[in-house]
Amino acid sequence: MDYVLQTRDLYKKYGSFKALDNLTINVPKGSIYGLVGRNGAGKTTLIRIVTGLNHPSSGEFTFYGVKNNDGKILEARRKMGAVVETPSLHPNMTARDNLIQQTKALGISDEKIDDILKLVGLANTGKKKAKNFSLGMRQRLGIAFSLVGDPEFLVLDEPINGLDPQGIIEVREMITRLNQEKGITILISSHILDELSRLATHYAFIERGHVIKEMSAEELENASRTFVHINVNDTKILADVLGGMGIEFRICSPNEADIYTPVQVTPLVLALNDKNCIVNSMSEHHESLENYFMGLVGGVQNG
Ligand SMILES: Nc1ncnc2c1ncn2[C@@H]1O[C@H](COP(=O)(O)OP(=O)(O)OP(=O)(O)O)[C@@H](O)[C@H]1O
Repeated sequence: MDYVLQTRDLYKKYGSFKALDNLTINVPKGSIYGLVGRNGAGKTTLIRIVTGLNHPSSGEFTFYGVKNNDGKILEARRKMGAVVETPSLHPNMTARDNLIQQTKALGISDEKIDDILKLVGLANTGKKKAKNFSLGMRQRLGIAFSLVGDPEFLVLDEPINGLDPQGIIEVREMITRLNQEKGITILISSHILDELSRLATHYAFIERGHVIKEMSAEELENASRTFVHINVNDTKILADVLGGMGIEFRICSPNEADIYTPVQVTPLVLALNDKNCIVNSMSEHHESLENYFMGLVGGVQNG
C-alpha cells in the first residue's frame, strides 16, 4: 500500500509527562484517516508534530517519503493543508474576500477561489459577512483557508467539535467531497467515534499517547458486534429462558433486552410462548461504534 504519512515510535514528553508514547500510525494515500481518542489522549500533540508546529522527543515520521529530520520536509509540507487552531477569519468580510485576503497573505494566485468556495459549500453566501455565519459555516471557511495552497493532504483537528447536527452533516459532506472529488488524503481527529463513523476509511484509536488499535473501516464494521433487540411483555421470563439456553444478553427495560449470542428465532419464540411470554418485536442491530471504542479503552468517556 502507498502511504502518505507513517510515524514510527513517536514519543513526546512534557516534563515527566508522556503525551505521546511510541505512537505509530500509517496513513494510506487517498484515505480519510480518523484519529480517535478521549480528550487529552494526544491527538493534538500528534497533529502539531506532523504539521511541524512541534517536535517529537524521539521517534520519527515520513511524509511523502521524506523523513521529518530531512531538510526536504519543508518542501514536502507544501503538499499539506491544516486547520489545527481556530483560523482567524475577518469578521467583517465575506467568505470570498476572506479567501482573497488569505491568497494575498500567502502571495499566491486567487484564481481557484470560486472552486474552493464551491467545494466547501460556501459559493452562495454572497454578501453575508463572516461574523454572521453559523459555526459550521465558519468551520468550513477555516477549512477553505487551508485549501488555497492546493494541498494533497489535509489535517483537521476536531473539525466537528461544537457543531449542531446540521453543521456536522455539512462538514462531513464537505470532507467526503474533498476526498472523493479532489483526491485529498485527510487526517482528522475526534473524541467521538460515531461522528467519524460515516466518514473515515481508516482509524487509529489512541489512549494515553499510544495507538491501541489501527484498523480499516471494514475491519471496524466486522469487529463491532451484531445483536438482536427484543421487545417482550415480561423480561423476567425472557431472562430465565435465555439464561437456560446459555445465551448472552442484557436487559434494557422491563420490556426490552439485547441478545448478543446468535440465536435461532423459532425455538426461542416457542420456548417463550410456553411460558406465556409474548414477543412484540425483534430487530437486528450493530453495536454502536462508540461502545466498541469504550470496550477498547475501558472506563467512562469524557466530553
Ligand atoms: N505544552 C504542553 N505542556 C504540558 N502538557 C501538555 C502540553 N500540550 C499538551 N499537554 C498534555 O498532553 C496531553 C495530550 O494533549 P493533546 O492536546 O494532544 O490531547 P488531545 O487528544 O488532542 O485532546 P484534546 O481534544 O482535549 O485537545 C494532555 O494531557 C495535555 O494536558
